[in-house]
Amino acid sequence: MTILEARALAKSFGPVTAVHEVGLEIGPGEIVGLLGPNGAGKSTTLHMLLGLITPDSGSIRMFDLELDRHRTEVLSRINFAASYVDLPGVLQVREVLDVFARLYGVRDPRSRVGELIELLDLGPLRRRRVMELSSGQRTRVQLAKALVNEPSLLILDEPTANLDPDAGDRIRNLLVRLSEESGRAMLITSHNMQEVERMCDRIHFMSAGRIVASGSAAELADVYGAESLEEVFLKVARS
Ligand SMILES: Nc1ncnc2c1ncn2[C@@H]1O[C@H](COP(=O)(O)OP(=O)(O)OP(=O)(O)O)[C@@H](O)[C@H]1O
Repeated sequence: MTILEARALAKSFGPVTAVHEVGLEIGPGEIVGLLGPNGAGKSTTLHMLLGLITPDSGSIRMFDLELDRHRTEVLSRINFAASYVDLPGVLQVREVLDVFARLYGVRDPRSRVGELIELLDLGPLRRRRVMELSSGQRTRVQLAKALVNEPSLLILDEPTANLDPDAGDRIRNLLVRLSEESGRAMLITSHNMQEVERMCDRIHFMSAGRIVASGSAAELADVYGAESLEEVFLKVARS
């Protein structure tokens, strides 16, 4: 079964073509990276896959179902984390996770919340209100929320952007472990090239709304005659 198959996605905002003819495929357990300079169209692509905005044209299938015809079923099997999505600030961490567990119809919300608190090292923060957390702490709550329904596809917009090097490393290891152990597929955007090299099986580079290069980190370095993904990025972005 293909987890995600998007074909010829396009989206414009007035005169701005944010995404043009973008196609993506993700299989079970794959971690795919979407890279590109600011304004390249990465978040717009993710938001179309999440059903938050409607593409002008193109098609999106997940789990062999068309998103626009099977929205509820598809969305119940995916989840999303991004630092720009607000969580209810007046609630405690454990309450936020409990609310989302119930929204997703998790069978035993209490034990799932306990698992997530342990998985994301949130024990000491569990009774703190979200509005009182640092941005890095909030990022870990976002990730816990994104795992609440044990999604088959996890969509992460810059998942470690606010984390210190130690917390970032722990989260990267956790995400790789989740994909290896449970076959969870992931689509991530990141401006951290080392992170992408470490985590992603395949990478798509976007520039001005289009995918301009695809492959593994090693394949892209080879094609562009570069020593690292960072060098590939600079070559692609400046070409
Ligand atoms: N709601 C919107 N209304 C108008 N223009 C938008 C809107 N959302 C995005 N855009 C434009 O679409 C283009 C792509 O933006 P997008 O947020 O997808 O880029 P991105 O690759 O995620 O960038 P970044 O790395 O800075 O997060 C940009 O030119 C942006 O200004």
